[in-house]
Amino acid sequence: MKGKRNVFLVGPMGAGKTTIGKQLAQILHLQFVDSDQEIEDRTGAPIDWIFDIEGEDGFRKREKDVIAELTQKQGIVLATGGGAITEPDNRTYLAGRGIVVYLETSLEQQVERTRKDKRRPLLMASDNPEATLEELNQKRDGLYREIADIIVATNENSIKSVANKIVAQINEG
Ligand SMILES: Nc1ncnc2c1ncn2[C@@H]1O[C@H](COP(=O)(O)OP(=O)(O)OP(=O)(O)O)[C@@H](O)[C@H]1O
Ligand SMILES: O=C(O)C1=C[C@@H](O)[C@@H](O)[C@H](O)C1
Ligand SMILES: [Mg+2]
Repeated sequence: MKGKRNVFLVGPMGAGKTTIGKQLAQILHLQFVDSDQEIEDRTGAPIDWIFDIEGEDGFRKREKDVIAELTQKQGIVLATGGGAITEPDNRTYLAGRGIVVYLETSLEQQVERTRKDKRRPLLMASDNPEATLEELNQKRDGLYREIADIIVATNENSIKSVANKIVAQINEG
């Protein structure tokens, strides 16, 4: 694994970081960690509550602490939150401490996959989730690419086949 022992999944909401990350960790016999889940566990509150009470800034501070700490682990598959890469320190840690995989997805799939979930207050607050997702993609696509070692499209593929594709690309590298 290129001398690196961690795999970090980045990409937008609904790309499948959490779902594919769990599968990938099983295949690679690594521990699975999800930064959104970790933030909720540490705070003792769901993400929409954190956004309501502390605002997005409060959430990003918590996310920064969690990414700084989790990326110091060895042997993990980490599913990051869709906006984790907006913080420069997070990008530095992710790029420097593991293999970064960017999961790319069409806007249509993102809309479909994010329809029912409370972990995405940025979409819940929007009366046009598609436009919000597109706007975020425009701002963030370059940041995902900036730190990606591997880019994998998830559109047409099952969760298992995306995970297998990632493993193949890691082994090639
Ligand atoms: N390749 C795929 N094929 C079909 N469904 C998928 C695929 N990947 C993910 N999904 C489904 O899409 C939904 C969203 O996926 P997931 O929660 O893993 O996205 P995420 O990238 O972790 O998003 P977030 O950034 O909001 O945490 C889930 O219901 C999941 O089962
Ligand atoms: O794209 C984003 O900014 C977010 C994605 C989710 O994973 C969560 O981290 C949260 O809802 C914010
Ligand atoms: Mg997720």
